[in-house]
Amino acid sequence: MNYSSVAVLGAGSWGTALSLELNSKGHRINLWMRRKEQLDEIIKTKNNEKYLPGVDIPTNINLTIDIIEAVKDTDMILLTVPTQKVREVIKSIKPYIKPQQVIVNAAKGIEQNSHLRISQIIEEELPQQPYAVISGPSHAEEVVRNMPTTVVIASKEREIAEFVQDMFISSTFRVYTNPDVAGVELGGALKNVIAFGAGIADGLGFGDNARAALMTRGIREIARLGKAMGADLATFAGLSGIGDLIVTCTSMHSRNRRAGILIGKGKSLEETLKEIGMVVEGITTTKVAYELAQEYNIEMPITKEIYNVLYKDTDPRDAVTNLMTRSKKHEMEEIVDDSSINW
Ligand SMILES: NC(=O)C1=CN([C@@H]2O[C@H](COP(=O)(O)OP(=O)(O)OC[C@H]3O[C@@H](n4cnc5c(N)ncnc54)[C@H](OP(=O)(O)O)[C@@H]3O)[C@@H](O)[C@H]2O)C=CC1
Ligand SMILES: O=C(CO)COP(=O)(O)O
Repeated sequence: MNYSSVAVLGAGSWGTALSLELNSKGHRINLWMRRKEQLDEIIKTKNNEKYLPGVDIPTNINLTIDIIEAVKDTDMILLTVPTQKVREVIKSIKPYIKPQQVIVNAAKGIEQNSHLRISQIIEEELPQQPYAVISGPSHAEEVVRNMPTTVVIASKEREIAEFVQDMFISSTFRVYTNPDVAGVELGGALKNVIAFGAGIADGLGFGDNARAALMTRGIREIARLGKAMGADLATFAGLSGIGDLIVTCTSMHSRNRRAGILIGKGKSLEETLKEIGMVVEGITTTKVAYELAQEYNIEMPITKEIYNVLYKDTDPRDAVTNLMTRSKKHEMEEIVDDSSINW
């Protein structure tokens, strides 16, 4: 195995967990954070108390607040800042990036105003730069405790995907590859909307039936939009699709689900965000997904109701009633609408 050097940009829970994962494989890690107080605290306590408490940060991970120093001469740049901050971070390092440095995105979202996926932001800012995305069911809290985890790396170029696969793969962190960048990025972003909804249902006191319904009908609307946006349908049955949807809708580690639970219990969005204290991507992605559904003329009833709760003050109970009392449907509308099928 060749050891490489990696700049991890963002020392939240995911950036910290992936730094530890790569460090355990012998790669040299520069972990960048923007705040000096956070740097001082980690140096002093050997812990990232705010984002990943109770986990020792190995002293051979190089911690820095100098982003240019962090990315200089590295083989791979791993983006672990929230989606809406990716462009600003990329702009700040753009003049210092060399053509061979591989950008790997680990954030799960879509840019708010442009509606661009992260690969498309990178393409705009750094055309021709080798790019991959890492996604799949993987909570930081379990990854750092070496609990078995599977993820997928998507890249247009097979050798880039395989390079990144080799960088990460270990006996507890199994990595697959996939050429469908759009499908992997969209699955990772859109599952957060449904997980937020599953949280709302839990917060309202509903049970496993409601959660299973949201997951099953949710993956269907994700796939419908994904297909219209050029993704491969099969990807939504994979780790970055149904796999990540399952983990996020069922885990108490999920920030999106936990935020939904608080909303379902009647807390305001402001109180909810304060209580979670970490990025809740699904809140922005709900708005983007709602707008994309209109743009592509795709029916996304669950997304629409979550949008109404978040942005139009709809009472979550009314949103549930709206979903349950829609006009009756076939389960597989696309199949039944096919006139070649006699049913
Ligand atoms: N946590 C997880 O288990 C997983 C998360 N992800 C994805 O990874 C991404 C990051 O999530 P996560 O680590 O959980 O988030 P956290 O809330 O734990 O951390 C966010 C990090 O981003 C930093 N940050 C925020 N704004 C800026 C900015 N303008 N410039 C630079 N840095 C900034 C924060 O720094 P500061 O403290 O200074 O604000 C913090 O270090 C999300 O897209 C999430 O969906 C994907 C898989 C698993
Ligand atoms: O994407 C994730 C797990 O795969 C993390 O989800 P949350 O942001 O909801 O915690």
